[in-house]
Amino acid sequence: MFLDRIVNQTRIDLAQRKIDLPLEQIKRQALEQPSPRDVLEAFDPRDRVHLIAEVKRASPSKGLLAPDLDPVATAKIYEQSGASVISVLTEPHFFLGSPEYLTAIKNAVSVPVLRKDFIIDEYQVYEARAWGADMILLICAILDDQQLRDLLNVATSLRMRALVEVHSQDEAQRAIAAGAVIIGVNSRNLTTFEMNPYLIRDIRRILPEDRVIVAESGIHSEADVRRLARYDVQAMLVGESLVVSKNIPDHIQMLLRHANHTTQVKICGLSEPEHIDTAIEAGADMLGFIFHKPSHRYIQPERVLEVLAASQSYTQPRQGQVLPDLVGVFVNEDADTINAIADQIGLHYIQLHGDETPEFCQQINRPVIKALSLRQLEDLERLASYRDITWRLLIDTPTPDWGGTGRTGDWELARLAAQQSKILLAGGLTAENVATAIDQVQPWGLDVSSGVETERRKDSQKIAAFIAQVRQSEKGQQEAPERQEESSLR
Ligand SMILES: O=C(O)c1ccccc1NCC(=O)[C@H](O)[C@H](O)COP(=O)(O)O
Repeated sequence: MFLDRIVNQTRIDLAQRKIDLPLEQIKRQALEQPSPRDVLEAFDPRDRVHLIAEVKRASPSKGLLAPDLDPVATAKIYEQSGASVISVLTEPHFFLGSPEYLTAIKNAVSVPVLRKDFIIDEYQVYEARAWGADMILLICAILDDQQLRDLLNVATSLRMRALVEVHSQDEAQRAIAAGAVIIGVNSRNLTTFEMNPYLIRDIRRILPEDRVIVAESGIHSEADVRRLARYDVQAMLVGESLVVSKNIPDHIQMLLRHANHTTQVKICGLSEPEHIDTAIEAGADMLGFIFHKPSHRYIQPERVLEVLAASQSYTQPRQGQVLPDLVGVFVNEDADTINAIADQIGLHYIQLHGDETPEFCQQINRPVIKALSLRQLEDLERLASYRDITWRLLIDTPTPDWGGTGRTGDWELARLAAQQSKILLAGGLTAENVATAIDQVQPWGLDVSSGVETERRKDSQKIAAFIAQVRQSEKGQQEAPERQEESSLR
């Protein structure tokens, strides 16, 4: 097994290094170093996705990636292109890394530097500091609770930070209990090398809000990073797709732009496999199902499972295709029913579209999207009571029918709401008006139902046209950087 092999090799190498340079000497060297760079500052502001760019020549899962890579030149390009932290492999056998790379890179850049290795002994933490590292990697899978705590303590005593890496909810609980401040969720299983791009979604909701969350591995495309914006991570750790890129600055700009300046799209009121296929192919980020019985879009929970199973794009996604998240929409339903349906279908988010109070939202065991409508300026104050306890706010047109009416609301009030919170804009959106809506409101996301229907039935052409128009408008927005800065919440 790979992990056992690498840990065994690490022990052998370590025993030799301890003979060559005893612990007391490496400790002294560590303590002689100038103070480490501030890693937490590098992840500020928290509502942006920052980049940890990795220097690696090879990996056990992919073999030789970039044998001729110049570590220092590459790290400088990373920094100049917007990376907030540089990760440097120091493991020599499986990743072709080296301590010399770390020290040389530390001297060449001004951002913090992470020692990426298989750390199992305090000696390696002192070593990391002696070589210039500001941060170390601690992998839960190779450490027991006591080791994790001890190594975190050594790092803290040296004023270094640790990226504590987890691969499961269980490990995430262990990292939290050990007091990890920066938690990395690695999509790559270190035993089988299998990728689970959805791991971050499943683990994110049990991680406390005050931690810095890093998504690790398998981050290549626009769609990959648009998902990260949905899971509220503070950083992405990217190696392979950078070192193999023909144009690293362009690739970094693409990753940062799509992680921080895209508009999420929710297609709501779905009930047929063909429309789910179209929404997925067109790049929808969320699929909505209406569980409000009076609505003509009502769908029984069991039927949702059937239509998803009948959707080819959902059950057999193309290589590299990212599946949207599932949202259940409820109106004044009781919490037990909502939680039971969420578990039955595997919903990722719950949208509450009625008069639900902030206290009620807290009874839901999924992240909540609370729909609110704005009639006048004073209504903006109501948003504050929901903001901290819900995942997102959805601003919809005020109507007696709750939602899905095809009527547009007051976009000026929505614009003010978008300046305070990450909002989804809903109500009367169509392929024709959505560019103006994005431009005027600058919402975090969009929710559409009637505008992608013909005669009260979803229309594949309209779904595709809507999403294409959103992506087109985004390009215009991204090319006007001064607008991006105005809307830092997106
Ligand atoms: O769509 C419905 O029938 C519905 C019924 C009751 C509560 C909410 C409902 N829809 C919620 C949505 O998320 C809609 O997508 C949103 O209101 C926008 O609708 P539309 O104006 O039709 O685009």
